[in-house]
Amino acid sequence: MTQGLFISFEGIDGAGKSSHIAALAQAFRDTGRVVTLTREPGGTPLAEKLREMLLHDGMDALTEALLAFAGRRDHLRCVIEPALARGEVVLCDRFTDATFAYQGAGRGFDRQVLSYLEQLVQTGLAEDPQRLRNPDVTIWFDVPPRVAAQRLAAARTPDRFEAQPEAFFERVAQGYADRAVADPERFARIDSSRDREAVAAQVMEAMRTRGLLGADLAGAHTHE
Ligand SMILES: Nc1ncnc2c1ncn2[C@@H]1O[C@H](COP(=O)(O)OP(=O)(O)OP(=O)(O)O)[C@@H](O)[C@H]1O
Ligand SMILES: Cc1cn([C@H]2C[C@H](O)[C@@H](COP(=O)(O)O)O2)c(=O)[nH]c1=O
Repeated sequence: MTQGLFISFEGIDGAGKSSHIAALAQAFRDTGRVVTLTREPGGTPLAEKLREMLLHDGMDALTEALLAFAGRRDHLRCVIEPALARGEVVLCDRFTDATFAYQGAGRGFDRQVLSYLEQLVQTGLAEDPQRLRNPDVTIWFDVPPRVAAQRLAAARTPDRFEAQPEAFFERVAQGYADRAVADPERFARIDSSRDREAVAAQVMEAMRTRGLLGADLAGAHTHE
Protein backbone atom coordinates (compact mmCIF):
# COMPACT_ATOMS: atom_id res chain seq x y z
CA MET A 1 0.00 0.00 0.00
CA THR A 2 1.16 3.57 -0.74
CA GLN A 3 2.62 5.31 2.30
CA GLY A 4 0.91 8.42 3.63
CA LEU A 5 2.69 11.72 3.20
CA PHE A 6 2.19 14.70 5.51
CA ILE A 7 3.19 18.15 4.24
CA SER A 8 2.65 21.40 6.14
CA PHE A 9 2.83 24.98 4.86
CA GLU A 10 4.14 27.71 7.10
CA GLY A 11 5.04 31.38 7.09
CA ILE A 12 3.99 34.70 8.57
CA ASP A 13 0.57 36.09 7.67
CA GLY A 14 0.54 37.25 4.05
CA ALA A 15 3.58 35.15 3.10
CA GLY A 16 1.65 33.72 0.14
CA LYS A 17 1.07 30.10 1.23
CA SER A 18 -2.56 29.77 0.26
CA SER A 19 -1.87 30.74 -3.32
CA HIS A 20 0.17 27.54 -3.83
CA ILE A 21 -1.47 24.78 -1.79
CA ALA A 22 -4.22 24.04 -4.33
CA ALA A 23 -1.66 23.84 -7.17
CA LEU A 24 0.42 21.34 -5.24
CA ALA A 25 -2.71 19.30 -4.44
CA GLN A 26 -3.48 19.12 -8.16
CA ALA A 27 0.10 18.10 -8.94
CA PHE A 28 -0.19 15.17 -6.50
CA ARG A 29 -3.62 14.20 -7.89
CA ASP A 30 -2.06 14.14 -11.36
CA THR A 31 0.30 11.44 -10.10
CA GLY A 32 -2.69 9.39 -8.92
CA ARG A 33 -2.45 10.27 -5.22
CA VAL A 34 -5.53 10.99 -3.09
CA VAL A 35 -5.09 14.36 -1.36
CA THR A 36 -6.63 15.63 1.89
CA LEU A 37 -6.47 19.42 2.04
CA THR A 38 -6.79 20.82 5.52
CA ARG A 39 -5.69 23.66 7.79
CA GLU A 40 -4.87 24.78 11.31
CA PRO A 41 -6.24 26.21 13.38
CA GLY A 42 -9.22 24.16 12.25
CA GLY A 43 -9.71 21.10 10.09
CA THR A 44 -12.62 19.51 12.07
CA PRO A 45 -15.96 21.00 13.20
CA LEU A 46 -14.66 21.25 16.78
CA ALA A 47 -11.31 22.73 15.78
CA GLU A 48 -13.01 25.25 13.48
CA LYS A 49 -14.98 26.54 16.50
CA LEU A 50 -11.70 26.90 18.41
CA ARG A 51 -10.21 28.70 15.40
CA GLU A 52 -12.95 31.33 15.56
CA MET A 53 -12.09 32.00 19.23
CA LEU A 54 -8.34 32.05 18.63
CA LEU A 55 -8.61 34.51 15.76
CA HIS A 56 -11.24 36.84 17.22
CA ASP A 57 -11.49 36.68 21.05
CA GLY A 58 -9.07 38.33 23.46
CA MET A 59 -6.94 35.87 25.51
CA ASP A 60 -3.42 35.37 26.85
CA ALA A 61 -0.65 33.34 25.21
CA LEU A 62 -1.22 30.21 27.33
CA THR A 63 -4.90 30.16 26.33
CA GLU A 64 -3.91 30.61 22.68
CA ALA A 65 -1.50 27.68 22.93
CA LEU A 66 -4.05 25.46 24.68
CA LEU A 67 -6.71 26.19 22.04
CA ALA A 68 -4.21 25.55 19.23
CA PHE A 69 -3.16 22.20 20.71
CA ALA A 70 -6.73 21.17 21.64
CA GLY A 71 -7.81 21.72 18.03
CA ARG A 72 -4.69 19.89 16.82
CA ARG A 73 -5.50 16.80 18.89
CA ASP A 74 -8.98 16.58 17.40
CA HIS A 75 -7.61 17.30 13.92
CA LEU A 76 -4.97 14.57 14.23
CA ARG A 77 -7.44 11.99 15.57
CA CYS A 78 -10.30 12.68 13.16
CA VAL A 79 -8.62 13.79 9.92
CA ILE A 80 -4.82 13.57 9.66
CA GLU A 81 -4.10 10.11 11.10
CA PRO A 82 -6.96 8.36 9.27
CA ALA A 83 -5.91 9.98 5.96
CA LEU A 84 -2.27 8.96 6.45
CA ALA A 85 -3.39 5.44 7.39
CA ARG A 86 -5.27 5.28 4.05
CA GLY A 87 -2.04 6.24 2.26
CA GLU A 88 -3.17 9.74 1.30
CA VAL A 89 -1.21 12.95 0.89
CA VAL A 90 -2.20 15.39 3.65
CA LEU A 91 -1.55 19.04 2.79
CA CYS A 92 -2.02 21.13 5.92
CA ASP A 93 -2.00 24.95 5.93
CA ARG A 94 -0.04 25.47 9.20
CA PHE A 95 0.73 23.00 11.99
CA THR A 96 2.81 22.98 15.20
CA ASP A 97 5.63 25.17 13.84
CA ALA A 98 3.04 27.97 13.82
CA THR A 99 2.48 27.52 17.57
CA PHE A 100 6.21 27.76 18.23
CA ALA A 101 6.51 30.78 15.91
CA TYR A 102 3.38 32.71 17.00
CA GLN A 103 2.87 31.77 20.66
CA GLY A 104 6.54 30.94 21.35
CA ALA A 105 8.56 33.54 19.44
CA GLY A 106 5.80 36.10 18.75
CA ARG A 107 4.13 36.17 22.18
CA GLY A 108 7.25 35.10 24.10
CA PHE A 109 5.53 32.04 25.61
CA ASP A 110 7.66 29.31 27.25
CA ARG A 111 9.01 26.99 24.51
CA GLN A 112 9.48 24.13 27.01
CA VAL A 113 5.76 24.15 27.81
CA LEU A 114 5.01 24.10 24.07
CA SER A 115 7.36 21.12 23.65
CA TYR A 116 5.55 19.32 26.47
CA LEU A 117 2.16 19.98 24.84
CA GLU A 118 3.56 18.88 21.48
CA GLN A 119 4.68 15.58 23.00
CA LEU A 120 1.34 15.05 24.74
CA VAL A 121 -0.89 15.95 21.80
CA GLN A 122 1.06 14.43 18.92
CA THR A 123 1.66 10.94 20.35
CA GLY A 124 -0.64 8.00 21.11
CA LEU A 125 -2.21 8.24 17.67
CA ALA A 126 -0.45 5.96 15.19
CA GLU A 127 0.12 2.18 15.33
CA ASP A 128 3.23 2.96 17.33
CA PRO A 129 1.87 5.04 20.26
CA GLN A 130 5.34 6.47 20.96
CA ARG A 131 5.52 8.01 17.51
CA LEU A 132 5.40 11.81 17.58
CA ARG A 133 3.34 12.82 14.54
CA ASN A 134 4.92 15.72 12.69
CA PRO A 135 4.96 16.66 9.01
CA ASP A 136 7.35 14.76 6.73
CA VAL A 137 8.04 18.01 4.90
CA THR A 138 7.36 21.62 5.85
CA ILE A 139 7.27 24.17 3.07
CA TRP A 140 8.27 27.46 4.69
CA PHE A 141 7.33 30.62 2.81
CA ASP A 142 9.96 33.06 3.99
CA VAL A 143 9.22 36.72 3.30
CA PRO A 144 10.20 40.01 5.01
CA PRO A 145 7.35 41.16 7.30
CA ARG A 146 7.12 44.51 5.48
CA VAL A 147 6.42 42.79 2.15
CA ALA A 148 3.80 40.51 3.75
CA ALA A 149 2.12 43.50 5.42
CA GLN A 150 1.89 45.35 2.10
CA ARG A 151 0.30 42.31 0.47
CA LEU A 152 -2.22 41.89 3.29
CA ALA A 153 -3.13 45.59 3.44
CA ALA A 154 -4.45 45.29 -0.09
CA ALA A 155 -6.21 41.98 0.57
CA ARG A 156 -8.52 41.85 3.62
CA THR A 157 -9.65 43.07 7.06
CA PRO A 158 -7.06 41.87 9.62
CA ASP A 159 -7.83 39.30 12.37
CA ARG A 160 -6.18 39.39 15.87
CA PHE A 161 -2.85 38.14 14.53
CA GLU A 162 -2.79 40.05 11.25
CA ALA A 163 -3.40 43.27 13.23
CA GLN A 164 -0.16 42.84 15.20
CA PRO A 165 2.69 45.34 14.62
CA GLU A 166 5.67 44.61 12.37
CA ALA A 167 7.90 43.86 15.41
CA PHE A 168 5.61 40.90 16.27
CA PHE A 169 6.04 39.46 12.78
CA GLU A 170 9.83 40.01 12.96
CA ARG A 171 9.80 37.74 16.02
CA VAL A 172 7.47 35.21 14.37
CA ALA A 173 9.72 35.13 11.28
CA GLN A 174 12.74 34.53 13.53
CA GLY A 175 10.75 31.76 15.26
CA TYR A 176 10.29 30.01 11.91
CA ALA A 177 13.97 30.51 11.05
CA ASP A 178 14.94 28.89 14.37
CA ARG A 179 12.63 25.92 13.70
CA ALA A 180 14.18 25.51 10.23
CA VAL A 181 17.72 25.50 11.67
CA ALA A 182 16.67 22.88 14.24
CA ASP A 183 15.15 20.58 11.59
CA PRO A 184 16.83 21.34 8.24
CA GLU A 185 15.81 18.06 6.57
CA ARG A 186 12.12 18.64 7.18
CA PHE A 187 12.09 22.33 6.20
CA ALA A 188 12.12 23.46 2.57
CA ARG A 189 12.71 27.23 2.53
CA ILE A 190 10.95 29.13 -0.24
CA ASP A 191 11.90 32.73 -1.05
CA SER A 192 8.35 34.04 -1.03
CA SER A 193 9.29 37.67 -1.74
CA ARG A 194 9.53 36.73 -5.43
CA ASP A 195 6.62 36.77 -7.89
CA ARG A 196 4.00 34.00 -7.84
CA GLU A 197 5.50 32.09 -10.78
CA ALA A 198 8.95 32.01 -9.17
CA VAL A 199 7.47 30.94 -5.83
CA ALA A 200 5.43 28.17 -7.48
CA ALA A 201 8.53 26.90 -9.30
CA GLN A 202 10.44 26.73 -5.99
CA VAL A 203 7.62 24.74 -4.37
CA MET A 204 7.61 22.18 -7.19
CA GLU A 205 11.42 22.02 -7.14
CA ALA A 206 11.38 21.35 -3.38
CA MET A 207 9.04 18.40 -4.01
CA ARG A 208 11.09 17.12 -6.93
CA THR A 209 14.43 17.23 -5.06
CA ARG A 210 12.83 15.13 -2.32
CA GLY A 211 11.60 12.63 -4.90
CA LEU A 212 7.97 13.39 -4.06
CA LEU A 213 6.84 14.48 -7.54
CA GLY A 214 8.18 13.40 -10.95
CA ALA A 215 10.80 15.59 -12.64
CA ASP A 216 8.31 16.29 -15.46
CA LEU A 217 6.03 18.08 -12.96
CA ALA A 218 8.71 20.45 -11.67
CA GLY A 219 7.68 23.22 -14.05
CA ALA A 220 3.96 22.43 -14.13
CA HIS A 221 1.06 24.10 -12.27
CA THR A 222 2.79 27.42 -11.86
CA HIS A 223 -0.42 29.34 -12.56
CA GLU A 224 -3.21 30.01 -10.06
N1 LIG B 1 4.31 36.13 -4.77
C1 LIG B 1 3.37 37.07 -4.55
N2 LIG B 1 3.55 38.33 -4.98
C2 LIG B 1 2.63 39.28 -4.74
N3 LIG B 1 1.47 39.09 -4.07
C3 LIG B 1 1.24 37.85 -3.61
C4 LIG B 1 2.17 36.78 -3.82
N4 LIG B 1 1.68 35.67 -3.24
C5 LIG B 1 0.49 36.01 -2.69
N5 LIG B 1 0.23 37.32 -2.91
C6 LIG B 1 -0.96 38.07 -2.44
O1 LIG B 1 -0.70 38.35 -1.07
C7 LIG B 1 -1.90 38.19 -0.31
C8 LIG B 1 -1.67 37.12 0.77
O2 LIG B 1 -1.48 35.86 0.11
P1 LIG B 1 -2.01 34.51 0.75
O3 LIG B 1 -3.42 34.70 1.23
O4 LIG B 1 -1.72 33.42 -0.22
O5 LIG B 1 -1.01 34.42 1.97
P2 LIG B 1 -1.03 33.41 3.17
O6 LIG B 1 0.39 33.09 3.48
O7 LIG B 1 -1.92 32.28 2.89
O8 LIG B 1 -1.60 34.33 4.32
P3 LIG B 1 -2.37 33.90 5.66
O9 LIG B 1 -1.56 32.85 6.32
O10 LIG B 1 -2.42 35.16 6.42
O11 LIG B 1 -3.74 33.41 5.24
C9 LIG B 1 -3.01 37.82 -1.30
O12 LIG B 1 -3.67 39.01 -1.68
C10 LIG B 1 -2.24 37.26 -2.49
O13 LIG B 1 -2.92 37.46 -3.70
C1 LIG C 1 -1.82 26.99 13.78
C2 LIG C 1 -1.65 28.31 14.48
C3 LIG C 1 -2.00 29.49 13.85
N1 LIG C 1 -1.82 30.66 14.50
C4 LIG C 1 -2.21 31.91 13.81
C5 LIG C 1 -1.42 32.21 12.58
C6 LIG C 1 -2.37 33.01 11.74
O1 LIG C 1 -2.27 34.37 12.12
C7 LIG C 1 -3.72 32.48 12.14
C8 LIG C 1 -4.33 31.56 11.12
O2 LIG C 1 -4.70 32.30 10.01
P1 LIG C 1 -4.54 31.71 8.50
O3 LIG C 1 -5.06 32.84 7.64
O4 LIG C 1 -5.39 30.49 8.41
O5 LIG C 1 -3.11 31.42 8.25
O6 LIG C 1 -3.54 31.78 13.37
C9 LIG C 1 -1.34 30.70 15.78
O7 LIG C 1 -1.20 31.78 16.37
N2 LIG C 1 -1.00 29.53 16.41
C10 LIG C 1 -1.13 28.32 15.81
O8 LIG C 1 -0.81 27.27 16.41
